[in-house]
Amino acid sequence: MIRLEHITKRFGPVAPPSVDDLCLDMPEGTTTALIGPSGCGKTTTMRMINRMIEPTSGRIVVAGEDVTRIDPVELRRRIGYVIQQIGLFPHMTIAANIATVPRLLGWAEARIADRADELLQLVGLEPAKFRARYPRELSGGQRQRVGVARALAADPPVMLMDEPFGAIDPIARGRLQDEFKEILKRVRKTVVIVTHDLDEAIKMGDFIALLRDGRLVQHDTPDAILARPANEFVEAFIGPDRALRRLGLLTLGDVMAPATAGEEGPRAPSTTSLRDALSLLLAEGTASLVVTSTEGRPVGRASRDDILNAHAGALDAVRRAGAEQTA
Ligand SMILES: Nc1ncnc2c1ncn2[C@@H]1O[C@H](COP(=O)(O)OP(=O)(O)OP(=O)(O)O)[C@@H](O)[C@H]1O
Repeated sequence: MIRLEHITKRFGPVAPPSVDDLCLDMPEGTTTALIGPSGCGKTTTMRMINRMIEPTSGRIVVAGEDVTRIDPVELRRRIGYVIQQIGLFPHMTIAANIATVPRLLGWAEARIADRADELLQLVGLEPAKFRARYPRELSGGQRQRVGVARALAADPPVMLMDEPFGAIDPIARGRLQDEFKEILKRVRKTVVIVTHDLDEAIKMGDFIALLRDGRLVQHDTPDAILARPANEFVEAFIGPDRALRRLGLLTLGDVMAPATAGEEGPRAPSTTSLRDALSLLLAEGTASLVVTSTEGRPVGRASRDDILNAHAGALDAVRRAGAEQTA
């Protein structure tokens, strides 16, 4: 668990606080997305967790320990860090890049090599093909995968990710987000992700912390933020298409009917969000989709009506929450 206790950061004696009396609990094994307008203090907040920035006042506790009591170098070995321009070492192979921290920790060479291969596999890069390559021989998306592998190398309990998918084109970004979510399910880390992309926060976050001018405006699950924005600022921030965004939280697996023999038509995996499924139906001009397992086996069928019914349900929930709020 990561706990921020009344954290304030001023960058100068007379500067206004960039982070202002922030209290935030991030439970173990969950992902929290820090979001808010440019300059609201997201990155500063994240960097105080691994002491790249020291708070002016307040306390940060990671796994029960006050971080100021831990040597910063030691602390950063326990906290994986992924940034947009991942800064792989250009003169080192992919395997050597991933091995940076294990090497610092003095692991045996055989163990380091095994770990690099295991992580390459985990992030979807064939070890035999990639371990001996150099960063310049990889695409942006592949480099980002290596960045994630490197951050996971010494199996740190905490991962900080600052706009990790920001530099990647939208299609590859969606895929990487999905894959990273799957990886997180398997490795169980406490993750803090900074993003300015609300859809990314909704998709990746178990919780969203929305900041404004260094202050916490709302801290809740994505669904609760969409259904019950705390005030007009949150409402404006999430925009008019709340119901459509809530649709992004449901997947084809949630609404599909069982498959019958000989299913035909466009296919989409059961993990596809209803929002993406709806746009696929519109693009294909068909009334239903064959839902498949991740291995591509047909497991069900979902019609436009199934999706629209779920959309009506989401709209209804948004309306009811709005009525409760004004009541
Ligand atoms: N080293 C610094 N010196 C002075 N001011 C700083 C420094 N770093 C950040 N700030 C200020 O602190 C505030 C918060 O910055 P921060 O980078 O945390 O915002 P952010 O929410 O991550 O923004 P963005 O989405 O644009 O990256 C901003 O007003 C910024 O100008």
